[in-house]
Amino acid sequence: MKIAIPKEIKNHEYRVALTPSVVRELVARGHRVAVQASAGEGAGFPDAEYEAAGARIEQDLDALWDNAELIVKVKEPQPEEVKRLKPSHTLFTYLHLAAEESLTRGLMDSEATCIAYETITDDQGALPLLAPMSRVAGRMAIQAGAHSLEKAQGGAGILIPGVPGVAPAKVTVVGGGVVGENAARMALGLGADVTVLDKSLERLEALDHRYQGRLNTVYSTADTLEKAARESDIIVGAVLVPGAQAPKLITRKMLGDMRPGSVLVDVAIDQGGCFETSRATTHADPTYVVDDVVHYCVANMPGAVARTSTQALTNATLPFVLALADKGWQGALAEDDHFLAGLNVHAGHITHPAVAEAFGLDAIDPKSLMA
Ligand SMILES: NC(=O)C1=CN([C@@H]2O[C@H](COP(=O)(O)OP(=O)(O)OC[C@H]3O[C@@H](n4cnc5c(N)ncnc54)[C@H](O)[C@@H]3O)[C@@H](O)[C@H]2O)C=CC1
Ligand SMILES: CC(=O)C(=O)O
Ligand SMILES: [Mg+2]
Repeated sequence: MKIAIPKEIKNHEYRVALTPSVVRELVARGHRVAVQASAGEGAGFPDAEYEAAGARIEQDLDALWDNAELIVKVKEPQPEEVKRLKPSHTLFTYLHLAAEESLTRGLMDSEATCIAYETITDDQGALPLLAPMSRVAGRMAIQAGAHSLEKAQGGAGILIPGVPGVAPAKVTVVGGGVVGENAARMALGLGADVTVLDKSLERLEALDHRYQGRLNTVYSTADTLEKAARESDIIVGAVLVPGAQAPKLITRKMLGDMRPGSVLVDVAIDQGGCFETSRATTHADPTYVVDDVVHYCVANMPGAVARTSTQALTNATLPFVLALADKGWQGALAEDDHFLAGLNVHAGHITHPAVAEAFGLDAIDPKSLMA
């Protein structure tokens, strides 16, 4: 299989889709890997390491894309990348289509086969290729929140742990999955007063058991969300309905009840955001203020810690990349229903029901493509 690894072009995105170690595994199995010049530099992997692993370093972007059968990326394709896709391509990357109709339509028009990391499932009902980046983003959410609480950033001027004689900050995490648990763990480590809201009693029970009373677990309702808005210094948005747009849980009206200088960190922004006033920001300009509330809504948070994130991501993607390379998309997906759940677009059709629903379009059953 001819595999291409483009350099990521999203704002301040320094991750790369494959490390030299993964390239070595692919080359050992007879695959040909082309890596765009300097693609790994931001994550600390120079071209020479890819060459030593058996990759070809490609300077010419047209040649990189045109000659590829399988393209492995990190972030959703940007408009200039969408233009390069063609029906013979298999694209394997984060897509987050429910948040972006124009990208969805662009991928349909390209007629390429597009497999999303974030909708691949596992036997436990979890999302194994989203989880590594959710761990990173959850941990970063508290760093971002702590910084945003400083006066110079528009925050209320609160230090998360407080000091003896001064109470710590109240941190509320909405959604107690992978992002939520990692955010809660960091906030606890900093000495915050932490509450997790979720609609899943099973998740709340697991968190209660694991943290032995050190955090508060609260069932998520309009009432408990309103209370959280009134009382929190930081609210982290960490809900997910896989493949779908995030529900808007903190409304514009609730902002009026929040304390001036409090902070919303919307990690769920890559699925459209779970606060009504959220809009995607970049690492270059990560925050903005609405009604005296600081909003941090960066859609590629892990890109800022590219070395850690690239290693964590590729540890998880490796078996899937090997399967695609060895068997082709039809062979790999036909024998694994969890992998098949990653197929979002094929030959102009949407193949994921939640993505189709987000835009009122029809989905085809991906199983019908496996015959
Ligand atoms: N901004 C960024 O850079 C990154 C964003 N993410 C995003 O963070 C979000 C969360 O991801 P994970 O933690 O991995 O998902 P997850 O599936 O592990 O957890 C989501 C949690 O939300 C809960 N939930 C769903 N609907 C809810 C509702 N209406 N009220 C309360 N809780 C609700 C679920 O019960 C679940 O416990 C996703 O949108 C993901 O794409 C992940 C990594 C990086
Ligand atoms: C999950 C995601 O969007 C990211 O890691 O950037
Ligand atoms: Mg995104």
